[in-house]
Amino acid sequence: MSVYTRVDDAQMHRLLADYDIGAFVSLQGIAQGITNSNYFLHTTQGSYVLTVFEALTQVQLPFFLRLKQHLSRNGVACPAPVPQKNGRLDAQVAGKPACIVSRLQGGDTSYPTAGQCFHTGAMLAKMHLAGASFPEKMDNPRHSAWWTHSAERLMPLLDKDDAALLADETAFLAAHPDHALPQGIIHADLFKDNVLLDGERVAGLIDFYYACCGSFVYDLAVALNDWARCADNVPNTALYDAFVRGYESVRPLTPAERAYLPVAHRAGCVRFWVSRLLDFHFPAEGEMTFIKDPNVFRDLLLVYRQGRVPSV
Ligand SMILES: Nc1ncnc2c1ncn2[C@@H]1O[C@H](COP(=O)(O)OP(=O)(O)OP(=O)(O)O)[C@@H](O)[C@H]1O
Ligand SMILES: N[C@@H](CCO)C(=O)O
Repeated sequence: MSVYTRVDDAQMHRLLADYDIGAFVSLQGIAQGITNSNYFLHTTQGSYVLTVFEALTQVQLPFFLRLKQHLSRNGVACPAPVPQKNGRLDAQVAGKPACIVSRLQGGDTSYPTAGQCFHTGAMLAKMHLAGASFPEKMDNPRHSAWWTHSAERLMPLLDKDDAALLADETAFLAAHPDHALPQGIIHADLFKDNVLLDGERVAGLIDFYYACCGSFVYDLAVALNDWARCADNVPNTALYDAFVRGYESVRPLTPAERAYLPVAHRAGCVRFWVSRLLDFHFPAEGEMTFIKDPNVFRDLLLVYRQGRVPSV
C-alpha cells in the first residue's frame, strides 16, 4: 500500500480552505504507485486525486504542475492541476509538497491490446506537439551524462559480462548522440503503469515527474521498450507496429528519426537498466521503493544490439 504519509481530517479541512472545490468529505488511500502517497479525495463538489510528494521538493514541483496544466489545456489527456484560490498549483500538507489534480477514469494494464498501443502512441505524439508551446525548459537529469557517471559507480559491483556490456554501450551512445534530432518536452517514463485506459481509449497520461526536454524519438523508444515487449524480453512486433502507427497518425517520424530509432531503443534500455541497478545496489536510506528487475532492460538491450528491431 503506497501511502507513506498519513493525512488526517483536520489537515484536509485546513488544506481545502485554500481551494474552491467544496468541503472535505473523505480521503481514500490508493494502493498503486511506489514513489508518492496518493489519495482519492472526495469533496462536496466532486472527486479529485491528492498526491503528497515523498522525494520531489517544493521548489521542483511547480514546473511539473505548470506542464500538466499546459498539456491538459492543449488536448492532451492528463490530470489537470486544481489551483488554489490564490492561483498557486502546488500546496503543502503534513509538511510535504502536495497537489490536487482532477480524477481520471480508467486504470492501467499490464497486457495492452494493439488498439490501446495505437491510442497511447497517438497521445504521446499529441503531447510532443502540445509541448512546443510550453515556454519552460528542463534538462533531462537522466540522460547521457547521468548514465555515464552512474555506470562508473556501478562497474565494481557488476559481473564481468555486464560491466563490459555497460561500458561498451555507454561509449556507443556517446558516439551516437540524439541532440540533432527533433526535440521538445518529453514524458521520459511512459511505461504501461503511467497510462490510465478506459477500454481502448486513453483516459490520461500520468506521472510526469521525469518530464523534461529531449528528443521525441528517445521518448517513443522508452515507451515502446515497455509497451511492446513480450514476457521473454523481446519486442512484440504487433504491439510495436500498432504503437508506432498510432504515433505517426498524429506526428510522422522524420527519416532521421526512423534511422535513429534502433539507437534510441538502446538508450532507453540503458536509462532504465542503470536506474534499476542503482536502486538495487544503492537503495536510498529510508526510501520506500520496490526494486524492479534490472535484467529486463539488459536482456532487451542485447536483443537490440543484435539489430532485432521491428521494421516500421
Ligand atoms: N489523476 C488521476 N486519476 C485517477 N487515478 C489516478 C490519478 N493519478 C494517479 N492515480 C492512481 O494512483 C496510482 C498511483 O499513481 P502514480 O503511478 O502517479 O504513483 P506514484 O507513486 O506517484 O508514482 P510511481 O508509482 O510511478 O513511482 C495510479 O496507478 C492510478 O491508479
Ligand atoms: N518506470 C520506471 C520506474 C519509475 O521511473 C521503471 O520501471 O524502472
